[in-house]
Amino acid sequence: MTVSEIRGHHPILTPKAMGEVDRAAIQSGIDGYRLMLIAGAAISACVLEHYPEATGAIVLCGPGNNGGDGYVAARGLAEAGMPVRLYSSVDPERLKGDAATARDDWQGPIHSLADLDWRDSEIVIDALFGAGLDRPVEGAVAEAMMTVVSSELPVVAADLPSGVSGRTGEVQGVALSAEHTVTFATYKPGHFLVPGADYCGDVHLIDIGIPQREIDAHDQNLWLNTPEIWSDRIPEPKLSGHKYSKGHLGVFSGAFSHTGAARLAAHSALRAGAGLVTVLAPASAIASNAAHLTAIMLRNVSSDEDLDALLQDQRMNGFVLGPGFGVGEKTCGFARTIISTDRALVLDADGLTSFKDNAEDLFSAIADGAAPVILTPHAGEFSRLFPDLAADTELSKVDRARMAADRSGAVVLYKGADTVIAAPDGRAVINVNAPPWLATAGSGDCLAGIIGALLVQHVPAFEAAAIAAYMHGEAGMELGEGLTADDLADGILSPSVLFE
Ligand SMILES: NC(=O)C1=CN([C@@H]2O[C@H](COP(=O)(O)OP(=O)(O)OC[C@H]3O[C@@H](n4cnc5c(N)ncnc54)[C@H](OP(=O)(O)O)[C@@H]3O)[C@@H](O)[C@H]2O)[C@H](O)CC1
Ligand SMILES: [K+]
Repeated sequence: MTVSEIRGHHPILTPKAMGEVDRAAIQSGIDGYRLMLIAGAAISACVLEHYPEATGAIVLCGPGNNGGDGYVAARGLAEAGMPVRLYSSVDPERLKGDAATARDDWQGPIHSLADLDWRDSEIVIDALFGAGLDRPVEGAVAEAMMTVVSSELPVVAADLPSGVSGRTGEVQGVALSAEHTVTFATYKPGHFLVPGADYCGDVHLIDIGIPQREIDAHDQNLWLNTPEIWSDRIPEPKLSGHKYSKGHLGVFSGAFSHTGAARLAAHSALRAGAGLVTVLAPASAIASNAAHLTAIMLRNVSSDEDLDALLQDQRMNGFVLGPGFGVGEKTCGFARTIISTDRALVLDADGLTSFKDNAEDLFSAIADGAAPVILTPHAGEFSRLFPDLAADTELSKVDRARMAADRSGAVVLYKGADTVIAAPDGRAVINVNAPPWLATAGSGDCLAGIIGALLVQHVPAFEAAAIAAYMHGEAGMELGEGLTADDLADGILSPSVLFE
């Protein structure tokens, strides 16, 4: 199963938290070696299922329990009749606990990794490092891993591809690139955060018998962005509903030659179920917008006074500000005014960059108001608003998004192939259904519009961002490679249709 097909409620635990869960499970009476036997059996089963024709395997075992999984997997493959050659990166006598037991139960020879010979093998089982990786891989082990990389043999990884940090998804020195990764009990951030996600191939989550209560007790408020997280917040169409009950979104347009982004957002918002959408354009952009809009309304908002007048109409209950709007003090002023009136605001693109030198102003406006605010930065915009968080190499993308949400008081949707959405209260999700071809000009404008549409339908900010990211990804998958943002805006399905 590819990650985009994952359903269900999935907590994501850091390797450290997973270790605590393991220890708690074992303390509660569960046999640790039994967990390892199930883990190892799942790895050998994965190999046999996906490479049934393979005539020989090499198994690379490291110094810890990840290596222990490798010994068990080697035994499973040998018992299934596959010739196996096993290599250890350390003196096998150094193994302890369950890993030592697994080593003792392996009947075949143990070769030194320094003698690695991959000829006449067709598959590599990577059990060098998993959750315990805590520093860059160097020296002889790194060299052996480079040999495996250059062999181009398919790799099945135990828990994580060796060299990929389970906490951050960063490569520590060098990493193996797996076609399949078999992981246990819960997913780890490194399975979904780039670049780690690209090294994992298909990720298979295996229940090895750790009680759910232990996983729940260590829940870190981080989940995979699946419909199960927010399905009860999807706006339901009501028979008695009218267009205003589905909200009225205002989308600010840039000047004469910068109007397309706002229309993409507006169009997406209407598709995503907003009752009414109005493009709010400066005088210079009225004609160019009017030439392209039909179901979407248009209003001249050029000045602060125009905005004040507009805000008298309480029915316009949410705004998208930023796409194509231009960077500058006018943008900051509009954002502050909207936030002070407690209307929902999606601050995107130029709306974010405008606060580059006065991010604290934005954060204090948000703190002073009650407006639901969603910031939607890509990496460049993120580093303009939160330069210290962006520069801190110890932090994962999840950490950064969470700290940004805490600091700003806004829900932060930190874009990328691994979009992370974080709320000021600490909740976070990683979105995984976005295909690579969704990274196309105007795609972010569409996403901003979808979020706006959900906000004006009174979906709470965190769920609005999470649902929107998911809808955006689904539309991208549905439309396929080569889509343009125009196709995307046309292809958005309202959530009640998408999730019926
Ligand atoms: N999730 C579960 O329920 C189960 C998981 N299992 C498997 O166990 C591993 C985690 O095992 P652990 O022993 O904690 O860690 P590793 O095997 O990943 O690492 C072992 C040691 O390797 C050393 N290390 C770390 N980084 C490097 C490096 N860059 N170069 C060389 N050595 C490194 C470090 O030891 P030191 O003493 O040298 O610091 C690590 O402690 C998990 O991933 C699963 O595969 C269980 O089998 C079943 C239950
Ligand atoms: K591994």
